[in-house]
Amino acid sequence: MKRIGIVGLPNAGKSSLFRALSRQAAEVAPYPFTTVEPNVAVVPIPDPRLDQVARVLNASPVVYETIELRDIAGLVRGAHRGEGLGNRFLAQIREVDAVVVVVRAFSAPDVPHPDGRVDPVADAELLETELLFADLERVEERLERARRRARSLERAAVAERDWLEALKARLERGQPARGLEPPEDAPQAARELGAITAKPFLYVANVDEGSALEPPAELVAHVARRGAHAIAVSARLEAELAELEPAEAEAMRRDLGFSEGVLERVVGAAFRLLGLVVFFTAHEGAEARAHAVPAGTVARRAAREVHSDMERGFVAAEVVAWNDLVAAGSLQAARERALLRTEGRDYLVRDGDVLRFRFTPPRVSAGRAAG
Ligand SMILES: Nc1ncnc2c1ncn2[C@@H]1O[C@H](COP(=O)(O)OP(=O)(O)OP(=O)(O)O)[C@@H](O)[C@H]1O
Ligand SMILES: [Mg+2]
Repeated sequence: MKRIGIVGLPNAGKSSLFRALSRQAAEVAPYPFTTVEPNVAVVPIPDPRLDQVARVLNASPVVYETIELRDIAGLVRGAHRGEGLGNRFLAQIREVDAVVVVVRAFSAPDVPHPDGRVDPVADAELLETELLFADLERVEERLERARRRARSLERAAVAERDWLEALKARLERGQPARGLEPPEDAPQAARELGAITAKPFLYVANVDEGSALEPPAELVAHVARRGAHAIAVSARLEAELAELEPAEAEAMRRDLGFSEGVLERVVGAAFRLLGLVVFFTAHEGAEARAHAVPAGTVARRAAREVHSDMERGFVAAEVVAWNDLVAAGSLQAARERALLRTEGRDYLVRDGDVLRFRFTPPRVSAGRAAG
């Protein structure tokens, strides 16, 4: 399960977004530092494709993929020096797989802004600066050790030192760690460093109710320069919708002209940033389940998501695209139309594939068989 951390300046609307995504209560208030301990929720990601696959195959229950969401305390200028809730908050960000940066683009005069203005790009820059500084401090700490170790001229130590030097220069130029490949001779160096700015960032512009669901153009330009992505959400409205009965929320959403739920939009964007694809498994009378795996996962490795025995004893995978299966109306019909294929261990799993694994079950040892 992937972890997604929601960060931003105080009052940017982080807890509102968290509520909207998790349908879970989180204190929302128009004063800064409402959130101190992170709110954490494990959220199922509804996937209409899986619903349809389950219907065609008579599979139930339907088990969606989940993510862990963390609503982290507001960050202020100087956080990397421990201002505000700086250190604690930075440690929480280090643990997530992807960072959702909420920037204020709503006006609401009753909600104070820490700097008394609404300027999404300035907020994004302030936040990035803090995160860059936090990474820079860690790089400098590790660099001292790495320089000492590199005196041995041992290959991995030298590679790590050189990589840290390059990273330091990069961060000092104001560029995120993202984009600098880990050193070949010290592949663990990046993981050990755990740079925050190496993680994928999704920027969410929190816009006024009723305004177009588009991030401000200057923010789009800003994030493009950082290899990140931006979307727009009206977090207070979405938090309110999350409290309605699903059918009522759906009707409201239609009236508002929203095509997709906020969860699908945010998680969809985050999954694309994380380079994940989703495949499905489903059997008649048994569960239908979604599995998120890194793009580039081969069939044999995907089998492990269901059971390690299926990976070990992998024989083949039967594959059909979810929409082909739904259009055909049954597995049999899909097979007759040659939409169902048999693929080998190295088949690259695609987003939306329905997979069935054929495998040789492990032999039960004589002792256990007797018992
Ligand atoms: N799009 C919006 N339009 C108007 N008001 C909003 C919008 N989004 C959030 N708010 C309001 O802004 C205030 C702050 O929101 P919220 O508590 O979610 O922020 P936060 O980032 O979690 O703050 P903190 O850092 O203090 O935890 C709340 O009063 C909320 O209702
Ligand atoms: Mg909050």
